[in-house]
Amino acid sequence: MTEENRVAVVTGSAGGLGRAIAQRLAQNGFKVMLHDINKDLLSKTVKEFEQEGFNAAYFVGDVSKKADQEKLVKTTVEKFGHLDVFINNAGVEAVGPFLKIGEDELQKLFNVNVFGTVYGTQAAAEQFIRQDTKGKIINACSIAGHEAYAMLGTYSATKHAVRAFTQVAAKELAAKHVTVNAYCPGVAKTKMWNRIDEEMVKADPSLKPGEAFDKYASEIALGRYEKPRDVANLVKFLASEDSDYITGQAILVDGGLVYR
Ligand SMILES: NC(=O)c1ccc[n+]([C@@H]2O[C@H](COP(=O)([O-])OP(=O)(O)OC[C@H]3O[C@@H](n4cnc5c(N)ncnc54)[C@H](O)[C@@H]3O)[C@@H](O)[C@H]2O)c1
Ligand SMILES: CC(=O)[C@H](C)O
Repeated sequence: MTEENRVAVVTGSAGGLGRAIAQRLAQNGFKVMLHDINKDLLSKTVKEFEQEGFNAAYFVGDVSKKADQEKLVKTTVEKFGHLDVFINNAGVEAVGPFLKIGEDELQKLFNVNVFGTVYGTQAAAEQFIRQDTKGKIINACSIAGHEAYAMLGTYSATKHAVRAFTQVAAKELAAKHVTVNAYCPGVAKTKMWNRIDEEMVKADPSLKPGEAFDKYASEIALGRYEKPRDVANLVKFLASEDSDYITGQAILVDGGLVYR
């Protein structure tokens, strides 16, 4: 254990990559604030963390609401005394052709993926400034934040926006000793990809269930699809003091798919 007394928030950590990230940090000694909009899944995860002996608390919230993000940080500090790392992991996807992109899709994805990341970054940065301590903000980007993908237009645009806000926040918060970075996973087997595959198969009847995922994953140089632990390992590094001289970066962890 090397991170005793350090406190991290992971949004959208009831399942998927966020759960794996929170687990990896807790295994390393972090006190972890679990968070999600899905109350039922979150309470199940909290029980599992308690059974593993982790020092974890939880907060039910919606990242697209600025007030929820502020309350998340306040509750974390009330519970654990301070904040060291804030991970904007929560995100949603939509699948469909560019010509069919509608207002609801644009609103929903930008509200969660982009505005949620901005509100979380602001709430965390303001807390680090109040504490007068260094701090780390780590955002969920994607290969789709480096290259836009057909049928994932709105989603790709939101991840490009996350990369832009990561750079801007890094530039403006460096003087306060706050680093801001992003992790860019590739094709990881989570509920998100189950939904993407389902939608892609609906859009292309020549595909059988699972074949859209397999098609994306078949391009991976290392020859296997991503596991949540692969992402958690990078985020553990970005949450550690070993990454103190890195800021404004959107680091690809995709097994060899996009080369930037
Ligand atoms: N799975 C992949 O291959 C992949 C690849 C690149 C990037 N990502 C990104 O990683 C992050 C996690 O992805 P995942 O695969 O674990 O997805 P997931 O859908 O399995 O998990 C996302 C979690 O976020 C929660 N959430 C959704 N909207 C929320 C909101 N408004 N407020 C609070 N919580 C909310 C969900 O309830 C869910 O538990 C996302 O930002 C995603 O875009 C995933
Ligand atoms: C879901 C995601 O970000 C990539 C496209 O797999």
